Amino acid sequence: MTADPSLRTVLVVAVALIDVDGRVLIAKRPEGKQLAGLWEFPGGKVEPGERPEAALIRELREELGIEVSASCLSPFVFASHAYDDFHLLMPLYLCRRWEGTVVAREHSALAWVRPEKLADYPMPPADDPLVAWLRDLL
Ligand SMILES: Nc1nc2c([nH]c(=O)n2[C@@H]2O[C@H](COP(=O)(O)OP(=O)(O)OP(=O)(O)O)[C@@H](O)[C@H]2O)c(=O)[nH]1
Ligand SMILES: [Mg+2]
Repeated sequence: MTADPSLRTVLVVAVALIDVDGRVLIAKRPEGKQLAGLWEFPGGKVEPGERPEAALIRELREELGIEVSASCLSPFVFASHAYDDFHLLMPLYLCRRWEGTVVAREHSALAWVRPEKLADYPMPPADDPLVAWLRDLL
């Protein structure tokens, strides 16, 4: 029996960084990438053999230039979403402490947004339930 490659599950870790005013950081995906122009939570794919928290710490360094420690990452909710070509499994962590100032190293823009305003920003379909949880629980 051969597995259907379209059913592959991709593990992506993402974070809602929350500032002292309770706003959440979202980042705009650059042109040339899948889902370009949509806003997303910073993060990325977990590499083979990599721990999820280590992957997120690496992605935050690469994408935003900040340092986060694993103890500051709180598991929150996750997305499980069927895209046409893969299944996305994406835990979303909360983080209120980091070192450094965020800079858009790989995104075209950054925005600090109140949870109730997140719905005004176009995001990938997988993110809709996450936005609802942030709005209701933060
Ligand atoms: N980081 C992130 N990825 C998301 C979100 N929602 C969502 O559907 N995804 C999907 O998760 C997948 C992996 O995300 P990514 O493009 O950030 O991966 P990455 O940082 O490792 O980038 P790369 O593969 O170009 O090196 C993409 O297909 C992306 O569309 C989200 O809120 N944040
Ligand atoms: Mg990424």
